[in-house]
Amino acid sequence: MSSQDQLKALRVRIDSLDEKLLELISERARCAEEVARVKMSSLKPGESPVFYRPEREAWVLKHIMEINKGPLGNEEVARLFREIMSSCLALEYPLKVAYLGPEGTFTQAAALKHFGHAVISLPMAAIDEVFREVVAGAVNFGVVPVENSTEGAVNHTLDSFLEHNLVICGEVELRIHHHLLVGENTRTDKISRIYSHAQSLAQCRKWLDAHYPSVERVALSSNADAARRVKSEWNSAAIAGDMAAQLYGLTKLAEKIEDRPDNSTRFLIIGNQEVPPIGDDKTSIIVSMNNKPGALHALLMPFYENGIDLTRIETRPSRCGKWTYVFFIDFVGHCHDPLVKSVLERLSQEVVALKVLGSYPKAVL
Ligand SMILES: C=C(O[C@@H]1C=C(C(=O)O)C=C[C@H]1O)C(=O)O
Repeated sequence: MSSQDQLKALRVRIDSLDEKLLELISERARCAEEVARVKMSSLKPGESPVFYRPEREAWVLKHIMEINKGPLGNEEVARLFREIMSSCLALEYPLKVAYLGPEGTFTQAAALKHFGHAVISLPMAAIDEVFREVVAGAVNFGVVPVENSTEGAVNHTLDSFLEHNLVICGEVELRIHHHLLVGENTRTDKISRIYSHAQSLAQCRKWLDAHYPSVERVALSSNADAARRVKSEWNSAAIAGDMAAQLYGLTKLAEKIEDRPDNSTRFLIIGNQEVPPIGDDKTSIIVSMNNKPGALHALLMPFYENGIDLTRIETRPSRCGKWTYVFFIDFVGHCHDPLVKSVLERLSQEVVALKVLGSYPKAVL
């Protein structure tokens, strides 16, 4: 058989597989519609339906990755199923998700990575606004950055948890690649200003010192904002990611200029709904305590004694009294696990206040 004939035969096979795939996806979507009907019909008076189930979605993705035999990689198949689920859920109920904007930020990329592209995503001007939109019920969930592997904590997010009573329903991790971007009005040998978010400037500090040591660095509220600005301005450049570059049609002068190749940011999904365990969960708590000798030791001891893996501990001013602090602690396990329950009970006897911010599935993608 000639290679032309081989190609023709293979394409006929692909067409027929696509038709079967479409049938299966449609059947799955009809199932999701049926799930919505069952959820609605089993409501008790005054109860509102819970359409989005993060623990179920995390389980579906993990399961797909476990049974995947290739040739597509686990991340790739999970991404495809992420989008199928996103579309199925949108049939049940289109989710509204607020994120730290403007359009083109890494937080938007994180929101779409977590929820898929079938949600209604709404940009907010500040982290606090994301929290307030969720509290007000104007959106179902919010997405905010919480820590970067190079630059550390995003303090605005931690402080917002002290002010608002919201639940952490999930986490997303995103590899952060920064590029040096210019618009068509900029002569590349005449760059006099580089705009970006302060965190992004810091993540590219060494590269900037080596390549643009004497160019002014200007911190703006987001790197998407920086990209928007250089689109029309003369002789300025922005540091931003792929989404912002595409959105504003900018040219990449230099790619992947972050100082650390593993530069990643972790984002949190905030909402009002507690998430049941899937067996691979994390919990976030806030603890405040009196400053006395051995206080931190007493705080950490129960985790150590019960073999609970602390993934993060962060200190912030408590905002009620000078030199008093609160600790943000993340650890592996769910607050319904008996072991975690007993540790939290013991901790509550040692500390002034303890608040569970939420237990949620570990990031799958
Ligand atoms: C179908 C359901 O509703 C939603 C859609 C899901 C899906 O498409 O698999 C999974 C969980 C929910 O977010 C369900 O609860 O099972």
